[in-house]
Amino acid sequence: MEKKTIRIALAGNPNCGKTTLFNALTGSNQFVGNWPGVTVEKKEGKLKKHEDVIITDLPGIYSLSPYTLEEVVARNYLINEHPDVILNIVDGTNLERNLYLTTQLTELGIPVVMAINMMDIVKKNDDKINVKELSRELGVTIVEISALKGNGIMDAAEAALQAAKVGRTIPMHTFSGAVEHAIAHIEEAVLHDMPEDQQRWYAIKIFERDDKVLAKLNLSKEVLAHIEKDIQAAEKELDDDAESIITNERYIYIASIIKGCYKKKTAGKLSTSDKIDKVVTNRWLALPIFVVIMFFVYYISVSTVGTWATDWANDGVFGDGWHLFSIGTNDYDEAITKYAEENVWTKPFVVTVDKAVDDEVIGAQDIKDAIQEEDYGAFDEAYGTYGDSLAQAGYDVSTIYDAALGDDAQGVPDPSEFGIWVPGVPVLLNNLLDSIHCSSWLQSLIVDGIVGGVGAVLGFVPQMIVLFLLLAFLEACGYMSRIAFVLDRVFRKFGLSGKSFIPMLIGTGCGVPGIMASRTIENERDRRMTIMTTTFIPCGAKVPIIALIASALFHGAWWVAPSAYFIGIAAIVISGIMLKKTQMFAGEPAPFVMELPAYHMPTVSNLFRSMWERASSFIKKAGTIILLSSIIIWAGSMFGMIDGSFGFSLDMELENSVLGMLGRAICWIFAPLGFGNIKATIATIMGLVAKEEVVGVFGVLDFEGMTQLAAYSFLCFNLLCAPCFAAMGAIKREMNSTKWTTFAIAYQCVFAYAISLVVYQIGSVFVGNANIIGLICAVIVLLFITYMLIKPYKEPVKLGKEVRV
Ligand SMILES: Nc1nc2c(ncn2[C@@H]2O[C@H](COP(=O)(O)OP(=O)(O)OP(=O)(O)O)[C@@H](O)[C@H]2O)c(=O)[nH]1
Ligand SMILES: [Mg+2]
Repeated sequence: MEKKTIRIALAGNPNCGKTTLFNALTGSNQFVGNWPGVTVEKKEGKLKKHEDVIITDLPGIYSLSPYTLEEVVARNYLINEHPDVILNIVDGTNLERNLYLTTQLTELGIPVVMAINMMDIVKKNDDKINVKELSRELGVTIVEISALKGNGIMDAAEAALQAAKVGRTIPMHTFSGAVEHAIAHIEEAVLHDMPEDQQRWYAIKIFERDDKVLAKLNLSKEVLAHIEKDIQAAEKELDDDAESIITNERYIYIASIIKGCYKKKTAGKLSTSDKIDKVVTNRWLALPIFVVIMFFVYYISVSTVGTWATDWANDGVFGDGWHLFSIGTNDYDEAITKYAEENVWTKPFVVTVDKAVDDEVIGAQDIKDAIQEEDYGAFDEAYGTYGDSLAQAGYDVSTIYDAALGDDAQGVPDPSEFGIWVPGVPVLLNNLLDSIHCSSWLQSLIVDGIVGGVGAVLGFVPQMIVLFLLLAFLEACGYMSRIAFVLDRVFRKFGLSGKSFIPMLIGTGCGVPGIMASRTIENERDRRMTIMTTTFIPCGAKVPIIALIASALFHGAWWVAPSAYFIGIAAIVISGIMLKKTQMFAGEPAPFVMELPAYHMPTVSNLFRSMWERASSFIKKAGTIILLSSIIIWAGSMFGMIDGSFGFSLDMELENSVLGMLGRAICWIFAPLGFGNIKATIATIMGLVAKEEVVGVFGVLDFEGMTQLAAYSFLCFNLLCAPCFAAMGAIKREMNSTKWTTFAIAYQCVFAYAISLVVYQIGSVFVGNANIIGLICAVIVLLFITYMLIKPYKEPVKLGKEVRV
């Protein structure tokens, strides 16, 4: 006979450590964050070393009366799927509030075992819990654990297994006489067919007039009227409404048992968390502190540490190669600078550059600066970006450059002759393919198409790892939940609640889980608005676009990366205010209730797990969808028209290729935004498949010299327009309506177009080449947005309501 599987459900308040315990017991990698509402879907896993034990991680709930979607998920699982045992995780530092749910769980007719978590903190605070007494009072087995440290977790699982086999939990709490009387009547009148141990919970819910339970039982009018008489009798006797009676009696009961078994040492004193909160959630300081912190997060990951690592990945691993431990780098730098001084930076060359600087040719100053500082690296980069445009403007810089550094140049110092040189992947592959006499088209497909495209995307992994680690730290220590609270004050002003911040925060990794996280928002309008605006925040895949533009066109200017983040926030704010004034979204946002968890130092393994969860999906995509589309792009740029007939050529001009023709056919759309060229058009379209593709396209099709303004407009458009297919799919799922999905995506595209238009056309005025028609359009758009921002609300919106638990 097959062994029966045992199902253990993990239930408890939000943020009490269910997922941490789940991960520890099953070896899974589910997301853990220090704020309530991290888990929004139930997750299953097998208990380690027990093939026949399935553990289900549920979203956190405060009670069995659900208000939000994810609370419904948890309750429905417990009631409809009837697990064999409930392992009730209780936050030991917050016993009183957590026991409220416990009293309800014990009424379900399912064996309950309680695990008091966070014992490490309880012990540190020197608080005392009398487990024996509590266990006797509640009638459940209790195990003390620390899910984070891994203490006692196996004991908890074993206790649950034991209870599943033999245990029965009998609710110890009785309500006052009048209520019990009504409950008994209800059980008799409508529930006698039900298994006896489930009757009590249903009876209490009917007494509370829970509409979901009433709908499910589908009672006849007469029966309902009969029950209603009993309920009203109790209400009259106790002078309160049924639901409040139940809630109050539960709290009184909990208070009475807790008095005897819980001694809090720190009661009344300000904890360290409270002290920190006095500063970081301070009315005036909170937002500036947040801005500074976010600025550093993006600055460190995109501009400093991250750039260094990404340069290494792009130029080293996926480029020519690199010096192991930088051995030989200095010698090479000296040699190449000396070589450049003697052969490149000669008088005629410098004079030409100076002339271009005087004539204010874009990029000339960068080249001049690099020469003056004798910085070959900066020179190489600046020349690579602007060399062509200088030449096109009639400044002959290329003759000398090509003679000294071109393909046929002799005597150029070779980095591989210094120190310990590790050749890059493309170099190694080329050598390998040459040695086996691979045909040239296949070699081009492998090296330029696949390695070029996938490598361009993978090259940004180091940067992303730094970013995700920093964000994981802010999340895990508890700071991010403060931000939700702080931003609630701001978000409320334009019709979103602080709860919308959590989806946006998760969206910094990937928009798909971000959009899904909007389920914690109970109000339908707020939820739709959040879904529509969440993807404005740069997700992980957009970081490479930002980094590429920042480094290739702005020479790693410090402000580009943080500005992308703030553009995202501004887009959310502006959209919120504008949409709120339409009929569709009018009305006040739901009050924000969120608990602020205590700060704590995250474990290194948790940080890495959270970082890895986000980074790995990025890498996986590189291996699948990016690989496929790199091949398509490569083919699209190699097939095309040669001398009037269709064919394949490794020297195909982009203009004549299939891709080029496609880009040309639609690039007019983007002309008013300043990037109506073929490459940028193709990149933008491919970005709808996956945002990584934008960089992938430039990886395969090298960067075309764009002006800084056009590049910034390109960046804005790609940050704000419709997300990738995967995220659009998530929008469709969460909106659950084609009409709303279409509206959301159309809104995003139109908004992106409008902002880029304003950036480019108004920016052009400052650069001194304004286009009159474009400018007029941009001004109209700007006026419209301003009008929408200052126009009064349709109905008075009460602002500034704050709720804090
Ligand atoms: N000090 C300490 N922290 C813990 C312990 N268990 C969990 N945590 C932390 O508590 C926070 C919440 O943990 P989660 O496992 O995400 O909580 P959850 O119950 O799944 O939360 P929701 O999914 O929102 O319902 C995280 O920051 C954990 O690192 C513990 O035993 N001790
Ligand atoms: Mg969880």
